[in-house]
Amino acid sequence: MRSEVCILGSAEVALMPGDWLAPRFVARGGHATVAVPGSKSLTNRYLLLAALASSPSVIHAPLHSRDSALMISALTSLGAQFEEIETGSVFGPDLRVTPLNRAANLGSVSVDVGLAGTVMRFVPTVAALVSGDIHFDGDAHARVRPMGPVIDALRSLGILVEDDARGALPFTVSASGSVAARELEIDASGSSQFVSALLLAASSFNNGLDLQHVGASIPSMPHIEMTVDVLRSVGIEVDDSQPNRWIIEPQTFEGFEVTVEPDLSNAGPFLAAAVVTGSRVNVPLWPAKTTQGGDHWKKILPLFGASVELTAEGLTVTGPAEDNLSALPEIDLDLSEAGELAPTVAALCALSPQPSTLRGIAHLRGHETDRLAALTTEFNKLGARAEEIEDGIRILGPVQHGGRFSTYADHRMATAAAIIGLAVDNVIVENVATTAKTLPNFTGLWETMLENFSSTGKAD
Ligand SMILES: O=C(O)C1=C[C@@H](OP(=O)(O)O)[C@@H](O)[C@H](O)C1
Ligand SMILES: C=C(OP(=O)(O)O)C(=O)O
Repeated sequence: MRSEVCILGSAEVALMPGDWLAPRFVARGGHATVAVPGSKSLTNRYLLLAALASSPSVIHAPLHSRDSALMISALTSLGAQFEEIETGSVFGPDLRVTPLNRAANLGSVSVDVGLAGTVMRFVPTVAALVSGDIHFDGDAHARVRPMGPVIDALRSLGILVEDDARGALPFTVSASGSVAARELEIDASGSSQFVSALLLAASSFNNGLDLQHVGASIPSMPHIEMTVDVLRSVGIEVDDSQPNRWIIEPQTFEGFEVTVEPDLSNAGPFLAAAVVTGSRVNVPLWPAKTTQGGDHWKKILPLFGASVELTAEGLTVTGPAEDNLSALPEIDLDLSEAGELAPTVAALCALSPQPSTLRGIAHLRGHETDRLAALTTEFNKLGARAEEIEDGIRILGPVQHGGRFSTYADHRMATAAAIIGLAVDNVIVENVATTAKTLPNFTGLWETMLENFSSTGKAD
């Protein structure tokens, strides 16, 4: 039952517009099936490649969210066409994509990247392949996300980029439809997306691309493997036989037909709910083999006492029968391969009385918000003892009470707060609508899952 006023300790706190009172769990040992919509990362890669193919494509079960809408709108501005094919799916229509015409002169075009890393990093390299002045800008939070390696790479490839020398949005790419240079060095230690951006467009460069990463290690490597895998799946040959080097010869590829896997990162909060509430959550259509970083849940959740089973029915996670978060061993986890999962893992850690350290995720400071600062601040507001470390976060003592959890325009901050709110009274999630970045109807899916726990489980 939702009310306009919420009691926090002895104080009454009004719910502000956009606030959501995270529901507490009321039953243990129940079960729920939670179908999650398509992967953001796969959807936006397929949309982009479909726009560059030599013939139309069909994308089944794409994600429909703010990030994918921004990708569609950006590629539409560059001349691609998207047509919806109704299928009756609750997650929205399939898409038929007619590729863009690189010969057209687009004149002056504005692209809104919102806060989508995949749009702000991937679309500028496509802009290098058309003729026109393409102006990129986004949300206030987007203007502080690192873009320098993409801007520098475009310049090294001979493309004119006008910016204000901050290595960030806004900037304008002025291109004439051809990219002649082939050899390129970039430092992708700040984001794997810098490499993916170049690889996705490289087959359309006049002389292809010989890309070498120089610098500290690249985070989120599975996302680069995803890019290579997706390129190969549409028929583009990629030589990745040497570490940190990728070679793509110039080549055309035909349109394709593909079905997008569910978003395994977005499955995370629901699986975490199984852990917190001692329930069973099944996510259907979990792929047997995937490049999604979210597949790491199979290894991560057992550290929190859950059992995990992958069958033809999907992935099933069963949380510990009793509240054994208090019996957990100390967690010390390197999340460099799947930093995207860190806010969800951190929320579980923030409920455990044992100390936890999440490391290998310094680059989270350049995500939707500075996630290390945001998580630390918000956990501590709820009475936890959390601190930033150089490459991560350490949580020394758990959350003690409810409060208003700020989300910093970050979908994963909102879902992290929902996990905490399962076990702690009166957690108010500010601007829960920010989840629409990758998971519209998050609150509906969450509440339905909890209703299913209640009707199948035992009152706690
Ligand atoms: O290529 C992609 O689709 C992504 C790559 C990763 O970025 P970083 O390498 O910046 O972590 C990931 O965190 C992001 O959510 C999606
Ligand atoms: C880092 C993320 O997103 P983006 O694609 O905007 O980088 C994320 O979804 O956790």
